[in-house]
Amino acid sequence: MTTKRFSIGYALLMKKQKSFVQESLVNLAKERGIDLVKIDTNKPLKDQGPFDCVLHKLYGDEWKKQLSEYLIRNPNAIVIDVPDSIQRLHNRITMLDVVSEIENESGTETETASFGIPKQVVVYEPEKMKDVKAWSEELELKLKFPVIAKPLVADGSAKSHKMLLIFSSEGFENLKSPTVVQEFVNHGGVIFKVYVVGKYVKCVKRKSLPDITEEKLDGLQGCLSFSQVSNMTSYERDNDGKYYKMLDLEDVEMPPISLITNIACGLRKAMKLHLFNFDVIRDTKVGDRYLVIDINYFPGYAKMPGYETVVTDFFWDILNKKEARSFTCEKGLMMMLVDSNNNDNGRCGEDTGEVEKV
Ligand SMILES: Nc1ncnc2c1ncn2[C@@H]1O[C@H](COP(=O)(O)OP(=O)(O)OP(=O)(O)O)[C@@H](O)[C@H]1O
Ligand SMILES: O=P(O)(O)O[C@H]1[C@H](OP(=O)(O)O)[C@@H](OP(=O)(O)O)[C@@H](O)[C@@H](O)[C@@H]1OP(=O)(O)O
Ligand SMILES: [Mg+2]
Ligand SMILES: [Mg+2]
Repeated sequence: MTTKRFSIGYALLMKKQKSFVQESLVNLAKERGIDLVKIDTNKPLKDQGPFDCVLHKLYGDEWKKQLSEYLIRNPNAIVIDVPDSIQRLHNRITMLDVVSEIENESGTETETASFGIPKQVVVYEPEKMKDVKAWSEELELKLKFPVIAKPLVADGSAKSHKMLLIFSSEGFENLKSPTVVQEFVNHGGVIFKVYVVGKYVKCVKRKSLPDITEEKLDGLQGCLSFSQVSNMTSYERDNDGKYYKMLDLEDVEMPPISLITNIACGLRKAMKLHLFNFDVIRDTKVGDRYLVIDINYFPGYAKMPGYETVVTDFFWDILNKKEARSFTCEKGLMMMLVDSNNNDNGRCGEDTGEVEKV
């Protein structure tokens, strides 16, 4: 008797393809009866395959049209995930609105910890930018310095990751519109990155921007630009890396598992997405209050130790219809917490195998 083989077509930018579609993943999937096949984006999708499933991180109307056409011709195929669901993550306001939506649902918060998002305002109108003084005064009424200015659009371009840390109103002069201006929350220099792969949730620690005390702020003026700090770039260089060398992630306490699991499950259901991660910080002033600051579609999973197994299990569940495509929140969201300072040698600290009731 021959067992059925499945085929997953993937459409990814070269950078993503290199990091995600590693030989180890291709081989493991093959052993489980799943063939990973590259989609040629220079040819129409409808002429390729047939695929049982399409995995992608490409945007634009043309691609969206190709996916819908493919689904019409292949009604049993599965697209992970649908462009309309991914879309809300391309705007830093709609992205975090979903957190507020699930925050209001009963049962998402735990007895000891709460979650939310930082205070933020969006500046849409470029003409307002001309009168820096007027609107910076308006912003100052709503937010306290320091603040972070983030491009409203989060479409994966290098530009969309360029941030400004603003210490005083002079710093607003460097803003480009449209921008989200968000309060900087002191969080002990550590962010928690929570990777979601279907029902699977994994939380890791990463280094972040250092706290800015009131005294430090007094001596700071204007702004500082930075980009993708958790992957450590210019900020580390500008600061001689000393701060980060001193910070030992091992000593940092993880957030409560149940809170992280509840947020992950709530987001998964509300956004109707299978593949994403979100960044969480712990407000040092409050202690047990956690703030979601960023949600990313199809992030760098290869940085998770053992990602091949997690991803292959997910594919298998999807193809064998074990994964709830309807997003009814099942029991049994598996949680694995990892303590990892370094992505190269990050090990699973603790596979709790815990079955959380969600
Ligand atoms: N409100 C905030 N308070 C304190 N630090 C923040 C805040 N927002 C962002 N940061 C810091 O800035 C970094 C970049 O912000 P953010 O995650 O929103 O950008 P991004 O470019 O979308 O990141 P990614 O590479 O994860 O997609 C965060 O990892 C964190 O270190
Ligand atoms: O490339 P990396 O492995 O760093 O993955 C990053 C990923 O880039 P890629 O999709 O080009 O791979 C980013 O996607 P875009 O917002 O730019 O679309 C975003 O999801 C980051 O959060 C990921 O970093 P992580 O959150 O996992 O640390
Ligand atoms: Mg981020
Ligand atoms: Mg992001």
